[in-house]
Amino acid sequence: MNVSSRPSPPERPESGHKGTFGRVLIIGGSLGMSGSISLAGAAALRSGAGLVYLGVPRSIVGIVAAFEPSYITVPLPDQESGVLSKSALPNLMDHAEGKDVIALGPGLTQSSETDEIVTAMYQSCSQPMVIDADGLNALARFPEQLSEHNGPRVLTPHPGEFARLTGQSIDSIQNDRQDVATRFAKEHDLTLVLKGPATIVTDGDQVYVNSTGNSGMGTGGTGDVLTGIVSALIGQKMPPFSAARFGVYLHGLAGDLAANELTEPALIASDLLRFLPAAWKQVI
Ligand SMILES: NC(=O)C1=CN([C@@H]2O[C@H](COP(=O)(O)OP(=O)(O)OC[C@H]3O[C@@H](n4cnc5c(N)ncnc54)[C@H](O)[C@@H]3O)[C@@H](O)[C@H]2O)[C@@H](O)CC1
Ligand SMILES: Nc1ncnc2c1ncn2[C@@H]1O[C@H](COP(=O)(O)OP(=O)(O)O)[C@@H](O)[C@H]1O
Ligand SMILES: [Mg+2]
Repeated sequence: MNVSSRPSPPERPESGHKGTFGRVLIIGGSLGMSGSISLAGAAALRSGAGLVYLGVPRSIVGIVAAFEPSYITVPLPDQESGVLSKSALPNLMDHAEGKDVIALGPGLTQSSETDEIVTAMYQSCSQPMVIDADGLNALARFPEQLSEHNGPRVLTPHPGEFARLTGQSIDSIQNDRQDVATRFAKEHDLTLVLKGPATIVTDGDQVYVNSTGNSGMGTGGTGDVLTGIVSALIGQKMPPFSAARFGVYLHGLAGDLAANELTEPALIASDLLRFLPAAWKQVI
């Protein structure tokens, strides 16, 4: 079923507080990729989250914390390379308790140890999870486990990541985006956000094709911003499909407002954070 109406924002009760607007845990980052998780965290804060916790390798916690004082940072054991160590897993499972949503993947990097973390959390966490970037790359190595999850899952691949997940070529995906996306979501019982111009959001039954966004957004870090937005919306109790749909709309709208002011070539990912408030103003 194609859904074409303009997506709606989450409710924001007057009596709400930081404990009710969602505890969001985002896990990722590595030495050299502290920006991705910092962008995701700031986007979650600018999308209404009550509390944003960033689980990052200990070696980058200072850099990430300095990006935005409103984060709660969770330093985790890392490998010598500055990539999360598998010994972080018990700690992560403890931190996941009591969170309303968990996002996993921006800047995580690919290693056998992060694969273990991703697959274990994907399979066992009962909370909704948003999986992006290297979280997707880890899942792509164990495609037979994609349906083995214990809670709602939103996957946000760009066509390159979706090619790894499905084993198909980027061209064959791009030629048949809507059908491939819908079949994948249905088969694995999850919400899929297939990014790019005219991002597709589907839960296997409903399909939404996004109308906002522009090629100025083809710049590193804009997808990390989307991860933060969608996570914050799920934390505010939106069902996964509605959160993903409204999130991609809002993200593209922030991109359009930014490009209008700054031009498409000059747009960078952190501009989306600055234009999110103006995008919110248009939808609430
Ligand atoms: N500041 C930072 O710390 C940043 C870190 N990043 C991290 O860098 C890691 C690698 O992610 P990347 O996405 O760069 O690398 P990938 O190798 O996953 O993806 C890049 C490739 O995917 C394909 N692709 C992407 N979008 C496409 C589209 N719309 N149409 C057709 N093909 C498309 C292209 O072949 C492209 O070269 C991730 O952990 C990510 O989170 C990036 O998010 C960029 C910013
Ligand atoms: N030409 C375009 N038109 C509209 N949106 C785009 C375009 N190019 C990229 N985007 C959007 O920018 C984001 C890029 O995400 P991603 O590739 O994961 O970036 P990164 O990993 O660098 O953060 C996606 O939301 C995608 O839909
Ligand atoms: Mg990305």
